[in-house]
Amino acid sequence: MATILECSELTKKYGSHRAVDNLNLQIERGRVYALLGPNGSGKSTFMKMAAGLIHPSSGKILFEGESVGKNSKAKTVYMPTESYFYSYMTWKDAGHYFADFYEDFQPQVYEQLLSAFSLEPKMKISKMSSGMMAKGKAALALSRDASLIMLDEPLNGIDIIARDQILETIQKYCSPTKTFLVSSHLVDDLERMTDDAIFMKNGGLVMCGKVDELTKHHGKTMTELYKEVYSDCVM
Ligand SMILES: Nc1ncnc2c1ncn2[C@@H]1O[C@H](COP(=O)(O)OP(=O)(O)OP(=O)(O)O)[C@@H](O)[C@H]1O
Repeated sequence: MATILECSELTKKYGSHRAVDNLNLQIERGRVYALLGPNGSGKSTFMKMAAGLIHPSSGKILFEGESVGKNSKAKTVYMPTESYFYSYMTWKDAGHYFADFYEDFQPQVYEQLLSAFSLEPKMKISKMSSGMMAKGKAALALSRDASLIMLDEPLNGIDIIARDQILETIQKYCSPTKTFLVSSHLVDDLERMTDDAIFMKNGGLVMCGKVDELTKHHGKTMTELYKEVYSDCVM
């Protein structure tokens, strides 16, 4: 198994606060990872460093053995929790925007995903409900033929049917050359479709491993493990 992302003693400080604190982690190619942790545990900060959007304060983060930078950015998707569209944009405009920016953007896949998620290309994004917005953002992210696809809270605020559609789409696009890193608080949903789980707390790593091995070893479901690991956290 080849390592796609590796970090050692990775730290990101905001002032004196350590958002990511001495993180040592290896992410293998071709697997689907659940990135778990309560609010403020450092999940987004970690993904933003992997995407090259912010720089570590100390430590290393390597993509395919090289420092995160121009090369890795071209092969990495980071879908943020925030909206990043201009107010005039329709879903069609957003597709053109992505096509201009990313060589690996696949317009046909985007069209198929919009249709599967019941979104019309001519719909104005600023008028979308939060669930429609989540589906459109996922359609854009999943239309890139990238090696590392990081989805930050893709399941938040959407109904069960849309949730299943997004999870099924991730499963459909899984391949030995693609790695998914999906952050969520919805452990139940992720347990069904992820190979590995990373538990973060206070910017550090609490536990990580293959989902089937962790559940077998501890004799607990992922939800039970989650509750145990974060029993002292306010959620
Ligand atoms: N730009 C910033 N400036 C200052 N502090 C920040 C900044 N971004 C994140 N933090 C702090 O870093 C810590 C980790 O935040 P982060 O967003 O990475 O957590 P998270 O696990 O993604 O949380 P959530 O599940 O709520 O999205 C938090 O304490 C947060 O307040």
